[in-house]
Amino acid sequence: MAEQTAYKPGLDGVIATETKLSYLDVDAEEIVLRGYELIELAENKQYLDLVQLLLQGVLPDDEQRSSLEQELKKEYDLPADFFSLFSKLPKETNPMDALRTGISALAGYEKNLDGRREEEISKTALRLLAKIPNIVANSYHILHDEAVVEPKQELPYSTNFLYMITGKEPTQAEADYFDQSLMVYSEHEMPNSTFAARVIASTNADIYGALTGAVASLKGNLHGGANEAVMHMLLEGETTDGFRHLLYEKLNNKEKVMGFGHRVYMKKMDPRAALMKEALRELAVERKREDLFEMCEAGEQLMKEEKGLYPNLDYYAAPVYYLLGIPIDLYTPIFFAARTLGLCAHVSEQYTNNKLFRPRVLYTGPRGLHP
Ligand SMILES: CC(=O)SCCNC(=O)CCNC(=O)[C@H](O)C(C)(C)COP(=O)(O)OP(=O)(O)OC[C@H]1O[C@@H](n2cnc3c(N)ncnc32)[C@H](O)[C@@H]1OP(=O)(O)O
Ligand SMILES: O=C([O-])CC(=O)C(=O)O
Repeated sequence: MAEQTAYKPGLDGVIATETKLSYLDVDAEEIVLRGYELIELAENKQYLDLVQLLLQGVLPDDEQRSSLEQELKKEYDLPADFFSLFSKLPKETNPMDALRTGISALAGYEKNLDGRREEEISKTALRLLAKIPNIVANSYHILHDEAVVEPKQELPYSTNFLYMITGKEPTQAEADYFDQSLMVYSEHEMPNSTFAARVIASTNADIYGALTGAVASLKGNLHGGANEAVMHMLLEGETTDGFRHLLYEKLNNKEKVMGFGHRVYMKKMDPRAALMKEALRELAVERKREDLFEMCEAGEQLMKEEKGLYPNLDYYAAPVYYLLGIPIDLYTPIFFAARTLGLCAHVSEQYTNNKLFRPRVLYTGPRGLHP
């Protein structure tokens, strides 16, 4: 009889791979990124610092960060006529589906699609990190019959991303909140989308295919899609009382409440959610939307008392994006744009130390039938 290992539904707790990139240390309440703690990085660094950290293994100095930014800026533009792809899609196309299509189509323009070495993947990763924000923002504009917002070379990377989304140059404070959100979304060990990307890369398939699969994974509301669902729920609740009523209704109907719970943290608050909660507290005061902050806090309290469940990052990132004036349909694509970094680093690591993913099953069907 073949050797049997314990079956864990959803691979809960199963170690899928070795990695030097990141680790969720639940007991120490730390998200470790190449030896640094993500929340400390997000409080003190910029998204571009994390780009160099994850792709090259070290934090950049000012000069290195600025040369990395120049590299990215050279790659902002999409191939000629690329946007016509989005104008051919039905207007109802979900922005995550448009993004999935866009990344898949970009593969045809990649000069080094067969490159698998770390230096080669790093270069491709920069091209993806430069172009994906442009695809996210402008596929949305095209699907909404709005004018394309071309990237502005003179703006910093994250500021330009937010500018392309809203069409307005953000204030420094707005750009900082957005940059911080990109950092906390950038990498998170082995979520479903990262696993999907690594599984695809493990066949020696190219990085565009791996990322296309990861977009499909991230769209689901048990994963990245939850941030949009949270915002719809908050808007449906309207007031603190209305929101509490809505949550009780969902719990009574045995529905899952989006933005709560996590496979790894589950009985603890996601440290990234705590950071976004502070961002929301400040932004709510600035925008005179303390009511929104109170609503979120009331929801957090109710879920803790009723279910012993805590917010994950999506719960507090959603209202932050709302107050930054970002269309709700773009919350998950923005999550993906930020996560492009972690995904590229994981795909590169997979190529460097590859073993094809091919698990076994616990067969529960019949035997011995004959046609
Ligand atoms: C950035 C991110 O991607 S974070 C994840 C974002 N996703 C969400 O916010 C969606 C809502 N949350 C969930 O569905 C879950 O917490 C998950 C999928 C994230 C993780 O859950 P899993 O580890 O698969 O556990 P599972 O879904 O089986 O939940 C375990 C128990 O907690 C309950 N539970 C977990 N999350 C929730 C929730 N958000 N609302 C209500 N009940 C919940 C389940 O109903 C289940 O109860 P039961 O044992 O009585 O059936
Ligand atoms: O880790 C997970 O399973 C989901 C998550 O929080 C993320 O991808 O950021």
